[in-house]
Amino acid sequence: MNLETIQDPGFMKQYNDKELKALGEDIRAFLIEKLSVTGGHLGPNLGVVELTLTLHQLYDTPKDKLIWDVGHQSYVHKILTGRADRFDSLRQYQGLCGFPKRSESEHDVWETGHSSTSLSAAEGMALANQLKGGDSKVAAIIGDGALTGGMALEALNHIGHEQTDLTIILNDNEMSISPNVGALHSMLGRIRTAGTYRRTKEDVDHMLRRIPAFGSKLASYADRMKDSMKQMVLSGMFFEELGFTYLGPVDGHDLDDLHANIKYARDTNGPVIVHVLSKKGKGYTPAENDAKGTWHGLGPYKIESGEVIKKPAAAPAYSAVFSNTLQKIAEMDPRLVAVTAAMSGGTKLDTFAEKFPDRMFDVGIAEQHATTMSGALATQGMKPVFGVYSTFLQRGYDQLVHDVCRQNLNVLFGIDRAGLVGADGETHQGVFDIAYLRHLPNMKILMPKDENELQHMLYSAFHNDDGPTAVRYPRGNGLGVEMDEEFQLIPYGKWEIVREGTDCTILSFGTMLPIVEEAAAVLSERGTSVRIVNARSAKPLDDEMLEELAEEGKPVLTVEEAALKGSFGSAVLEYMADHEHDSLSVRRMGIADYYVEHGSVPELYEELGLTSEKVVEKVMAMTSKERTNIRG
Ligand SMILES: Cc1ncc(C[n+]2csc(CCOP(=O)(O)OP(=O)(O)O)c2C)c(N)n1
Ligand SMILES: CC(=O)[C@@H](O)[C@H](O)COP(=O)(O)O
Ligand SMILES: [Mg+2]
Repeated sequence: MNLETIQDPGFMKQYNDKELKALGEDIRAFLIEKLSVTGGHLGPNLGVVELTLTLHQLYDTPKDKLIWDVGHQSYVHKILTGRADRFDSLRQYQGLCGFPKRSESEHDVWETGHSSTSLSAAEGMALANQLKGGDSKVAAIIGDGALTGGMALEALNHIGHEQTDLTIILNDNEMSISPNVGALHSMLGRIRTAGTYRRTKEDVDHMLRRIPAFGSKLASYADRMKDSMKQMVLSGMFFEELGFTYLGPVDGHDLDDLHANIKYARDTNGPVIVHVLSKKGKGYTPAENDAKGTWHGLGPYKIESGEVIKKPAAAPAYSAVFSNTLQKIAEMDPRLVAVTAAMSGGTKLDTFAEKFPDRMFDVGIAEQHATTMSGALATQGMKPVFGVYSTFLQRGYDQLVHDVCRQNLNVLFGIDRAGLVGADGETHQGVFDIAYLRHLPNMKILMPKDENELQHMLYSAFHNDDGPTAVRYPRGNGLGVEMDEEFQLIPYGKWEIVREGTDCTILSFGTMLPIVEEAAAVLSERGTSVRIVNARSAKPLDDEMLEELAEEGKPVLTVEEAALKGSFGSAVLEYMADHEHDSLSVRRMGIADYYVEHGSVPELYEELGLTSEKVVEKVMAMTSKERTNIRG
C-alpha cells in the first residue's frame, strides 16, 4: 500500500487480520527505509506496529484520545494519521517532529518528549470528559521505562482512587533506552514469566482432570497450591491492588490477542491496565538483537548490513570526556560515585560502570530521586556526580532547591546536552539550566570553551567542597584541541582573556567561542579591535574583570547558547546595574523567548542569529554608536 495516500485512520477500521498484517508489513518496510536516511527512533516504533494498528481500529481519534509516552514511538500513529508523506523531513528543520505535535495534527492530543507524563494527561482528559458528560475514550500508551518515572506512579495512585474510565497500555519490551532497571522492571519480568506460568497452569489443570477417579481431587489440591504461587508471582496483583483491572500479559504482535484485550479494556468501566509484551525493533534483525540501545534512536544506517553510518569524528564527544575524566578521578579517589537516570549510554557513564560497577547507579527515569539521593550520598562524605541532560534535570528542580542547594551539599552535576541539541527539538533543547540554576543560593555554574577545559573544570569542581556545582557541556564532539595529560585546577569566577582588543569586549560563554573568534577576525579586518573573554562561569561571575570593564567604559557584548531571560547575559546586566555602572553599554546575544523546534544546530544558529555575521553586525552597531557618542 502507498502509505502516503493515507489521510486518516478511517480506511482501516474494517480491515481484517490479513489486511492489517499486510499494512503492518508495509509500515515496517517504510520505517526501515525512511529512517535509514533520516535517522530517528527506529527500535521503539518497530515494536508498536501491531499495537498502533489495533488502537486506531478500536479508538476513533481525535474524538477518542491516544497519548504516547515517551512519544518517540508515535511514528506509526503519524503514518496512520496522514503524515507518511512528511517522513523525508523527520526531525529536520521545519520538518516532521519526532514526537507528538498538536500543531501537526488533530490526532496528536498531547505533546510528549519527556517521560512519564501520559498517565497524568490521560487522567486530566478523562476527568474532563466525565465532567462534560462526553463519550470520548482515553488511552495512554506508556513504556516499561517510562513507568519508572515518578509522575507515572503519582498518576496511578490518583487514577486508582478516582476509578476514572481510562485505559493504560503498558508496552513492556524490557528495554528503556538500554535494558530497563529497577524493582518495577523485575516485577514486570515476573509477570512475563507468570504469563507463561498461567498458560502452563491451564495445561496442567486440563491434564490432571483427565486422570480417572482421583484426578479432579488432585487437580483441586494442585489448584490451591498453584493459586498461592500465582499470588506470589502474578504481580498483576500490584495493579489490581491499586484499583485497576489488570489484563495481560498480552502478545504485542498478535493482532487477535491485542484486539480482544484492548477492546475489553476500552469497554470496561473504571481504569484498566493492559500489559502488552512487545519486542523493541521487531521485524528488523539488527534492531531486534540490540542489547545496548543502539537502535533506540540513531542516525542513518545501511539497511542490508545494519551498519550505522558514523561521520568520522575529529575530536572526542564531550560525554566521553566527561566519563573518562570521572574514571581517572575515581581511580585516585574512592569517594566518587556516579549517578544516571536511565541515560547511561547517552552520558557515557556505561563505560564508567564497566570499570567501577559498584560505583555507578542507574536509578531509572527518576531524576528527582537521583538528585536527592546524590545529596544524601554527599552528606555521608561521598562525592556524587549526577550525569544528566540539561532538559531532564528540569524534572528534579525542587530536589535541587530543597535538598541539594539549600543544604549546600557537595554534588557535582555533569549537565550534558547543554545548549541546542538539534533533532529532538523543543522538548530537549538544553537552554534553560543556567536560568533555573543561577538564582539558587550556593549553586555554581561553569561551562568550558572546549573539551580540554572540560576535564579541568570537572576535576576542579570535584575538589570543591563548597557545595553544589554544575558543569555544563554540549551534545556532540569537542573542537579537536590537545588534551593535557595532567589535571589543572581552574579557580571559580576567574575568566580568561583569549584575545586582546581595545574597542569592545565580548564575553563569550561556553560553546560560543569559535563563532565569536570568527567574528573578531572579520571585525579586525574592518578596523575594529575586539577583546574576547572566555567567560567560563555564570556563577560566580568574575567581579574583578567586570569592574575593570566598567572602569574602561568600552561596550560589552555577552554571547551565549542559552535562553536570554535569566542566563549569563542577565547575570552581567544585573551586576552592572547593582554596582551602578549605569553608563556602560551592555548588549546580549542568545536565545530569544520561545521554544526552539527541531533542526540541525547550524540551522538553529541561523534562525536564532547566533552566527559570526550577527556578532559582527552587533559589535559594529555598538562601536559605531560609541564612536558617534564620542564625536557628539
Ligand atoms: C524525564 C525524561 N528522562 C529521560 C528521558 C530519556 N528517554 C527517552 S526514551 C527513554 C526510555 C523509554 O523507555 P520505554 O518507556 O520503555 O520506551 P521504549 O523505548 O522501550 O519503547 C528515556 C530514558 C526522557 N525522555 N525524559
Ligand atoms: C526520546 C529521548 O528522550 C531520548 O531517546 C533522546 O532522544 C536521546 O537523546 P540523545 O540522542 O542526545 O542521546
Ligand atoms: Mg521499553
